[in-house]
Amino acid sequence: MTRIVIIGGGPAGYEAALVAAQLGAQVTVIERDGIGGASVLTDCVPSKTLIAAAGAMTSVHDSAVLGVHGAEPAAVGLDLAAVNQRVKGLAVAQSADIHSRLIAEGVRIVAGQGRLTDDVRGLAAHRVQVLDTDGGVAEELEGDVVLIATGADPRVLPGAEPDHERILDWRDVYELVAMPEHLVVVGSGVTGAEFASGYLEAGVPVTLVSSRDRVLPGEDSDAAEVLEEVFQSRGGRLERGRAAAVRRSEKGVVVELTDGRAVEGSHALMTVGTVPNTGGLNLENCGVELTEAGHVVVDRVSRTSVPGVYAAGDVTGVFQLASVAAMQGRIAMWHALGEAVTPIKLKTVAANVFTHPEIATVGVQEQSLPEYTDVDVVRLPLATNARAKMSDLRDGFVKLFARRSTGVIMGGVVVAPGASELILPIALAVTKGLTVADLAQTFAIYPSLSGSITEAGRRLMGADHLA
Ligand SMILES: Cc1cc2nc3c(=O)[nH]c(=O)nc-3n(C[C@H](O)[C@H](O)[C@H](O)COP(=O)(O)OP(=O)(O)OC[C@H]3O[C@@H](n4cnc5c(N)ncnc54)[C@H](O)[C@@H]3O)c2cc1C
Ligand SMILES: NC(=O)c1ccc[n+]([C@@H]2O[C@H](COP(=O)([O-])OP(=O)(O)OC[C@H]3O[C@@H](n4cnc5c(N)ncnc54)[C@H](O)[C@@H]3O)[C@@H](O)[C@H]2O)c1
Repeated sequence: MTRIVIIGGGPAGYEAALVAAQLGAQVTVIERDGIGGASVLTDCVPSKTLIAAAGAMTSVHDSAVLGVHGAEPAAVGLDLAAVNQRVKGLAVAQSADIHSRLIAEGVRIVAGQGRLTDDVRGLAAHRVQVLDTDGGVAEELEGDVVLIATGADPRVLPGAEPDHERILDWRDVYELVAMPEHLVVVGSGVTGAEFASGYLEAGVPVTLVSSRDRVLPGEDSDAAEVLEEVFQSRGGRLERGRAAAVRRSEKGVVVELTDGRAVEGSHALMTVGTVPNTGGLNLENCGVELTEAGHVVVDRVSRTSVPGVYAAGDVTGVFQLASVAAMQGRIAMWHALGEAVTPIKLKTVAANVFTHPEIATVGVQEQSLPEYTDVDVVRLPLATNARAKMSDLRDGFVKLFARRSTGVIMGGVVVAPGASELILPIALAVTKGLTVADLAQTFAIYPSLSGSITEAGRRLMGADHLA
């Protein structure tokens, strides 16, 4: 029986464990905090639960225009302590569900800190130590295959170290029992944009410090523009600048910018990126190649530079999404256990930014358009969609990229409330190589927001350059 040792029990680790157990391997997962990983316990699941509560506030506020009375902002509020209690309870419950599923599938779970301890390179089996909380060796394991799935932690900006009371990272916010009087979010990547949007929806005055020309530098620029407009129209403040340091003041915090300006608030939330959890794993001594930033170098079937050692998820820095982590983990096990496997296809990954409105993307995006010579683009504003009008949705659009010569759909963007659900037909089209005609000839419900997606397909049919 093949012995698999997995270090880290997040989506990369637990999904790999499920596949390996299904294929009859003997599987051990070493996890230091809790099964489900940061994804379930502190990052993805908690933030989306908080955002769901904040989004409900927006729905209530925005209902006035539909004729609903009694929804004035002053009359509606969030009980943050109750929301955070719910967030933490839900995360723990989700972790317990995954834990039970692993046990039911015959996976052994060991609590502790794992580290690779191969003292000779090139052996067929690898050695892994489990350290207890005091750093003592609690157990030594041998695995024919080892999967490194240790995730990533918040990056700490020197001079802005979280004190976990007023200067926070995103894992601290669920301990807040009262709404911040004024939250300064530092960093406008996906994490910063989501928290800034979420707390603003929850009724907190928010300033977002963005070191780039626009928020969400990695996303579609039209989408980022819509987000900035909506954020500011709802009272959010955007401050262009780079944080040099954050310090406590009498009233709260001061964020000092590199150009000498300062932004004051009651709390600062640091969202300046992540660092991979490779420290203490002894990887380099065992011959596992790391990038300069500390990520484990992997190929498209999750192999590292050491035969029999695989890596998956945020620790690889490939595409920091729970869905990608899980797929990398499964692929590693299929490959290691001799199943037919398709290398990961990053161009088919769908991603969503859970702001208001949401931004969902898949496939080729505007940044990579210069690489292609024959791409047609259509952008349909939601404002003209009948269903959007009924709900008074004015901000957002559907964008489609298709190959001019063949009509094959290469990518898309949806900016709308619920974009995370709406992107699926475009993701399916990109994955399966469907054409704009396929999309155009699909019946969409009338009236529906998805009608704008099939309409975008029809618009691009008109651009048939072979006709
Ligand atoms: C605020 C936030 C929101 C996010 N929202 C989304 C979202 O909505 N959708 C999405 O797809 N992605 C989201 N992500 C990204 C997503 O959380 C990550 O891509 C995902 O968690 C990666 O999974 P992983 O298994 O690689 O790592 P993790 O989930 O980080 O799990 C790794 C686990 O390994 C453990 N570990 C580390 N070192 C050791 C060791 N030496 N021994 C034993 N255990 C160890 C850690 O304790 C952790 O439990 C979000 C990220 C952040 C920061
Ligand atoms: N919905 C989701 O799927 C979701 C949600 C959150 C995070 N994630 C993923 O997690 C990963 C990490 O995202 P992230 O947003 O935490 O990190 P990031 O690295 O993507 O963004 C950090 C931002 O902080 C800025 N920054 C750095 N130093 C700064 C300073 N001194 N002052 C001001 N700004 C500064 C950077 O320019 C950057 O824009 C990403 O891959 C992201 O896609 C996904």
